[in-house]
Amino acid sequence: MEQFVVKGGSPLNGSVSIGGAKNAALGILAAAIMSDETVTIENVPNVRDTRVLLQAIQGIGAKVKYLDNNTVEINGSTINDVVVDYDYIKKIRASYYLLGALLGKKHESNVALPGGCNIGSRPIDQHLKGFRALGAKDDIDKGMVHVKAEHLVGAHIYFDVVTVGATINLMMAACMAEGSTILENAAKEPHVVDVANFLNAMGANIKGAGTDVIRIKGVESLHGCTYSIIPDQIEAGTFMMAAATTHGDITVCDVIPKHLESISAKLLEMGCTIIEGDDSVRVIATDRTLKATNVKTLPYPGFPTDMQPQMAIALAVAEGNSMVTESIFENRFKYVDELARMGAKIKVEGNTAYIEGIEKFSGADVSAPDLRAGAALVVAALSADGFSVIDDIEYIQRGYESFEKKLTSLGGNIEKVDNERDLQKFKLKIG
Ligand SMILES: CC(=O)N[C@H]1[C@@H](OP(=O)(O)OP(=O)(O)OC[C@H]2O[C@@H](n3ccc(=O)[nH]c3=O)[C@H](O)[C@@H]2O)O[C@H](CO)[C@@H](O)[C@@H]1O
Ligand SMILES: C=C(OP(=O)(O)O)C(=O)O
Repeated sequence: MEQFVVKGGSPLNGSVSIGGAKNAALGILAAAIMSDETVTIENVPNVRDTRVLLQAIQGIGAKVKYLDNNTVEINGSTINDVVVDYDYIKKIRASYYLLGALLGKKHESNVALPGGCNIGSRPIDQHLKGFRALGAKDDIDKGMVHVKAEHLVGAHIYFDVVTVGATINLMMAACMAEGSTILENAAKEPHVVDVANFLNAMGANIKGAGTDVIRIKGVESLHGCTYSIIPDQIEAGTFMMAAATTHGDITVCDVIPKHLESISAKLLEMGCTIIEGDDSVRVIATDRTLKATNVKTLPYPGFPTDMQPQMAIALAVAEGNSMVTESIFENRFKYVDELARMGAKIKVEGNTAYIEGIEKFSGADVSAPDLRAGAALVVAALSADGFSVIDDIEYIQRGYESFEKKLTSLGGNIEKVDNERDLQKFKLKIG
C-alpha cells in the first residue's frame, strides 16, 4: 500500500507547471469516441481517472494510442459494444460521460452506475431527465444504467440544479440529435466550455457554452481533429494554497489566470500578494501572518467546491476565525477529523465549518478521505512541524499527476513509499 511520508516546516518556493484539467479531459476523452475518424488529444493528464476511462473506451472496441507528451489518439470507428461494465469504471464519476457519448453515437448505452469521490449523494436524475427529453428511455438494473433511443430529437431542457456532468452529457448526446436543443440553467465551468470547444472542433454546432443557456444544432457526424486540453484550475489552485499554507512563494505556470480569479481573490483577502502574468499566477506569502476570511462554494464563477478542503487548510493556520460553507456537496468535510490530529481547531455544523486559526500544524499520521481532501492533507503536512504519513493516496492519484515530484521540486520534503523500511529510510535521511 502506497503512502506519502512528509517532513514539514519549510516554505515551498519556485515555479510549477500545471497539467491538463482532469475534469475537462474526462469529458473530452469520452466525447472523442463519437467520431469515426482519428482524434488527437494533447495535454491529457496522466492520472488514474483518465487511465481508467481510456481502458473502458478500449474495452468497448475503440482504438487508443498513447503518444509522448501527454498526447492520446482515439479512433471510435471500431466500437462494437455499448455495455461498459468494467470493474474500475464504477469507481470513477466520469463513467457517466459514456452514457451521453454512446447514446449520441449508437443510440444506446449501458454503463455501470458512476462512483467518484464519496462527497455526498451524487444523483444522475438531471442526466436522465435530459436524455428522456431527447427521446431516450432509461432504466437502472443491477447497478447498470441503460439508455436507449430509436431516434434522438432536439429538445428544450431546463436543469433543476446547475450540474457540470449533466450539462456535458447533454451537449454530447444533443449534438447528434435531429434539430435544435436548448440547455437552460447550464453549468459554466471552464471544463464545460472546453468540452464544447472540443465538440465544435469535431464539427458540432454548440453556441453559448460558458453562459447559462447553451444552444446546440444537431449534425450528421463528427470528424477528426487535434485538440489541446485547458490547464487544470484545481491543480493550479492547490499549489496556490500550498504557497499560502507553507508561507512560501510559488508561481503556477501554463495556466489561464481568469479561471483562478475566485481563488486569487480569497488569497488576496488573506494577505497574500498575487502577481498575474499572461499564463501564470504568482502567490507570495513569505514572512507574513495569514488573515482569516469566509468562503462559500458555488458553481463557476464562484469559489469551486473542489478547492474547499485546500482553502480550509490555509484558513486553519490563519489568524482569527473563518467560516467555510459548502453549498454543492453535503459530505465534503470528512477531512476535518484527520486535520484535528494535526492540531486544527475546526467545528462542523450543517454545511459550515467554523475554523479557529492556530499558529502551526503538527505532523501526524492521517488518511486521505477523498481526492481533494487528500491533496489538502498533504499540503497541511508540508507546513506542519515534524513528520506526517498520509495513507490512502490512491485517491490523490485519481487527479494529480506527479504530485510528490512537483512538490519536491518546490523544496517540499515528501516521498512516496510502499513499505515500512523505505518510510524509516526517508525519516533517517531527512532527520
Ligand atoms: C468528473 C467531474 O467533472 N467531476 C466534477 C463535477 O462533478 P458532478 O458532475 O458529479 O457534479 P455536478 O455539477 O453534477 O453536481 C452539482 C450538484 O448537482 C447535484 N446533481 C447533479 C446531477 C444530477 O443529476 N442531479 C443533482 O441533483 C449534485 O448532487 C450536486 O449537489 O462537478 C462538481 C461540481 O463542480 C465537481 O466537484 C466534480 O469534481
Ligand atoms: C470530486 C472530484 O472528482 P469526481 O467528480 O470525479 O469524484 C474532483 O475532481 O474533485
